[in-house]
Amino acid sequence: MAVIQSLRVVDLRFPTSQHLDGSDAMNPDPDYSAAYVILETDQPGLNGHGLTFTIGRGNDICCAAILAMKHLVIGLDLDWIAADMGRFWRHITSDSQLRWIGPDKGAIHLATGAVVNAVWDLWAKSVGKPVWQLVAEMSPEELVRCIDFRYITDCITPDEALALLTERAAGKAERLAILQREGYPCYTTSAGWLGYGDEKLRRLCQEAVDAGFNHVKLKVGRDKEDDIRRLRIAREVLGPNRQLMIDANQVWDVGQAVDWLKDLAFAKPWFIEEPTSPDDIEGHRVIRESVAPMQVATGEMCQNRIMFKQFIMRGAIDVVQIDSCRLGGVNEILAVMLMAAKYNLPVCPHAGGVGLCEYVQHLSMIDYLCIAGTREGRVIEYVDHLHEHFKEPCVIQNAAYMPPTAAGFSIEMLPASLVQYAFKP
Ligand SMILES: C[C@H](O)[C@@H](O)[C@@H](O)[C@H](O)C(=O)O
Ligand SMILES: [Mg+2]
Repeated sequence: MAVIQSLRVVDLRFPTSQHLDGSDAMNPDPDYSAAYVILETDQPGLNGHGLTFTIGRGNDICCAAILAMKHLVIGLDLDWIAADMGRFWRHITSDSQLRWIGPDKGAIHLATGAVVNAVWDLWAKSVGKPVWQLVAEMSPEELVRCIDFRYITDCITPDEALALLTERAAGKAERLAILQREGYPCYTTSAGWLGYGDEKLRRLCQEAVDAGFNHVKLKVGRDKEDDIRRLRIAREVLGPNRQLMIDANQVWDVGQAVDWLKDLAFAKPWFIEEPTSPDDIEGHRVIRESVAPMQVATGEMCQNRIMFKQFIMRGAIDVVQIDSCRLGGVNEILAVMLMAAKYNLPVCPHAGGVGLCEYVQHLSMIDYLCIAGTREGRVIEYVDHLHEHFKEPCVIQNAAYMPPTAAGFSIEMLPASLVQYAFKP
C-alpha cells in the first residue's frame, strides 16, 4: 500500500521554434512544452510522473489546472485506485466545480490527462512493470473495469467490450512474441515540418528511406503551390510504393479542403489529417466522401470519447488518431480504442511533441495485444525531437517502436532537464 502525499508541477518549455521544428500551417512557431506532474507517495522512491503536452504560453493555464486538481489525488491509497480504476477516473473527473470549465474538454481535461497518466506510471512502477504489460496482463474483466462507459453505451456496452476482449485474448501470446521480436511499426513526421526548405525536406526524406521508414508525413495547407512542389519532392524520394501522409492542422473550411485536396491527390496521400476543425464531425464526413480513396484522419485535438464516438459511428473518419494526454489519460483511451475496434477502424496515435512518443508506444501495444488484435494498416507517429530528456526514451529499430522494458509509463524526465528547461518568466 502506498498513499499519494503530494503533487508538484513543473512548467517546462523547449525552444523548438528556433529551428522551426514542429511547425505547421496553423502553428508556425511551436515551443514544445510540458505541464509536468510528480506525485509523491509515503513509500521512499515510489513516485508517479506524467505530463500534458502544449506548445508554449498555454502551459501556464495547464499547470494551474493541474494544481487545481491536487485535492482529488492527495490522500488516495494506491490499493483503492488499483482495485477499481474506472471508479478512480470517475472520481477525478467529477469535481463539479472543475467540471464546469470542461466537461471533459479544454485545459482541465489536458490536466486530467497528465494526472491520470501519472497515476498509471505510479501503479506500473509499484508492480515493477511497464504500463503496456500491466494492462496486457489484465483479464478482460479487469480491463473493462478501467473504463467509465458513461456517454458511450450507445456505441459499446461493458458486455460488448467484454465479449470483444475475450475473443481477442486468443492469440495474445503469439502477438506478444511478434511484438518482442519486431516491435510496432512507425512513421516519421520529422522530415516534413512546414518551415523546412526544399533541400532539407529532400535530405530528410532520403534519411527516412535509408532508416527503413515506409511511411512519411508532410505538413500542408499554407500555400497550394508550395504543397504541390513539396509533395513532388517527397514522392520522388519515397518512390511509388511507400506511403505519404499529409497534415493540414485544421486550416481549411470544408469546401476549401475538398478543392485543395483535389489538387494534391496526384501524390496519392495515404491520409489527410485534420483537414478542418477538430470538432466538425459532419464536415469530416463530407470531406471523407469527397476525397476518397484518400483516407481522412483526425484526433490529436479530439477532446474526449464522446466526440470520437460520433466521428466513428457517423463514418466521418478512416483513421482514429488518439492522443495520450488530450484525452483524459489511459482510461479514456482504452474506451476509444474499444470503439474503434468494434467499428474496425485503425488507431494510429498522434505523437511527437515532447514525451508523446514515449507515451503512445504503450497504447498501441495494448491495442495490438488486447483490443484490435492486429497491427495491419496501423502505424504510430514518430518524431525525433527531445528524447534525450527522458530516463527511458523510446527505442526505434527498423522503423518500429520496441516494447519498453522499464517499469512505468516511460515518461519520467531527467532531473537535470527539469531544472534546465523550467520556464523562467
Ligand atoms: C505543433 C505540432 O508540431 C503539430 O504540428 C504536430 O503535433 C502535428 O500535428 C503532428 O501530427 O505531429
Ligand atoms: Mg497532426
